[in-house]
Amino acid sequence: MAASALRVKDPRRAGGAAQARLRILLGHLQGPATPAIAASPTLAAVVPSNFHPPKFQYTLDNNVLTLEQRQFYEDNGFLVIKNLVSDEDIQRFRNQFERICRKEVECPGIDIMKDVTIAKSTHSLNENIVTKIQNFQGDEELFRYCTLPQITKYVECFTGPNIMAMHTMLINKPPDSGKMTSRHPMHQDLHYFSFRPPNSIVCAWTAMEHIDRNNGCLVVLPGTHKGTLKPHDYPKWEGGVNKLFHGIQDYDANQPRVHLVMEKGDTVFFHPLLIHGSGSNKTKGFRKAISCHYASSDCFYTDVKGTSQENIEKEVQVLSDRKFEGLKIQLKDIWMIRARLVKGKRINL
Ligand SMILES: CCCCCCCCCC(=O)SCCNC(=O)CCNC(=O)[C@H](O)C(C)(C)COP(=O)(O)OP(=O)(O)OC[C@H]1O[C@@H](n2cnc3c(N)ncnc32)[C@H](O)[C@@H]1OP(=O)(O)O
Ligand SMILES: Nc1ncnc2c1ncn2[C@@H]1O[C@H](COP(=O)(O)OP(=O)(O)OP(=O)(O)O)[C@@H](O)[C@H]1O
Ligand SMILES: O=C(O)CCC(=O)C(=O)O
Ligand SMILES: [Fe+2]
Ligand SMILES: [Mg+2]
Repeated sequence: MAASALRVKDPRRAGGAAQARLRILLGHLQGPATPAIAASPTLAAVVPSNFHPPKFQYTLDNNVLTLEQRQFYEDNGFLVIKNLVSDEDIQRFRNQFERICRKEVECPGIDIMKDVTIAKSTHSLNENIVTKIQNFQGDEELFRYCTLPQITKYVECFTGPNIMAMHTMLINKPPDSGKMTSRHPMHQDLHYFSFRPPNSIVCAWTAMEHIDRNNGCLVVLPGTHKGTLKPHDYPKWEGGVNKLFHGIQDYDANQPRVHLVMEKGDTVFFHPLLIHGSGSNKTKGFRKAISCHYASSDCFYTDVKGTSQENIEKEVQVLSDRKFEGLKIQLKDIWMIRARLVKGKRINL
């Protein structure tokens, strides 16, 4: 099975007697090896001379990240690269977003969301009504973002050479109406995904303007990528919550948080288990960011039946029922339809 094949790649997680010995040998990753073990001829015999214990779990060997950057991602689950996308490119994405909102261009497969507080009003669509667009893989102008070489260069450090764009968004966080619905609750993106393993998935999120706590920056809980996927559901917010904006239920407000203040063009890469959210927009402007979730094409699809992700699958099924007229499709089918190759070979996804 693909899952177990992937697991044994990391000897620290593998079972069996030989693997247990390997695990002892790798013990120096957690602390210094005892001289007795290091000198053992028996143990030396089971370890091939070309075997190098993996120092890193969340990043791949490459010449792109500095050691410090690599260690930062390993420890924290995110990495900000300053000034990665040019003003010219950001202006092009902004222009195309406006054309899509005004329905001046067709964009097959796109989902357009209005804020929950105005969802039932009958404004004609424009860029001051739309809170985000999702799944723009079919739009060549916006999809350019996913293929920018300076972005994929970093993505490759997490996914390897075969890169799929799985999920695309342009978020247009509106000025808060006073009901605090412009917040995005604390969540892990993996909750929405029915493909694995998590370490081969990464999000690139680029600020399209200066973003700080006033207009609702990203808030991350450093190191939470080392944990597991937590159950998610709608937060009990008085002013309402946007469709599909699930949050972690047992969120501890006392955990250390980092507010990511970013300039236009700065890009954060983050792990799909990293707990993050974004604050309300207290300004009069629409706060814009563009993002893509990438995965290695040798990831595999999973069935979410019997897991904490059943609730998101059910909701997505209701939405897709409306769209695809009663066709009962699974979460993994949705992702398969959306996935688009960026670089290398399409393998499993
Ligand atoms: C979300 C966090 C992202 C994290 C990373 C991974 C995310 C992956 C999540 C997914 O991709 S799930 C997969 C499927 N869905 C999407 O990708 C897009 C989600 N958004 C949508 O599908 C639409 O924007 C939505 C269904 C919410 C609205 O669709 P329409 O443009 O057809 O809206 P319409 O105006 O016809 O309204 C339909 C109903 O939705 C309601 N509605 C619209 N916007 C809403 C909103 N923002 N919040 C709550 N309800 C909303 C609206 O009131 C109305 O309710 P009723 O049926 O009771 O009349
Ligand atoms: N008590 C809480 N319980 C659950 N989630 C919270 C709580 N407080 C904040 N959050 C979440 O933390 C993230 C950022 O919130 P934050 O408080 O930083 O933003 P804000 O309230 O808009 O701004 P500020 O705190 O600067 O007024 C959001 O995802 C928000 O939903
Ligand atoms: O507010 C944002 O820009 C990020 C929202 C987010 O984390 C998401 O949509 O998954
Ligand atoms: Fe997210
Ligand atoms: Mg707050």
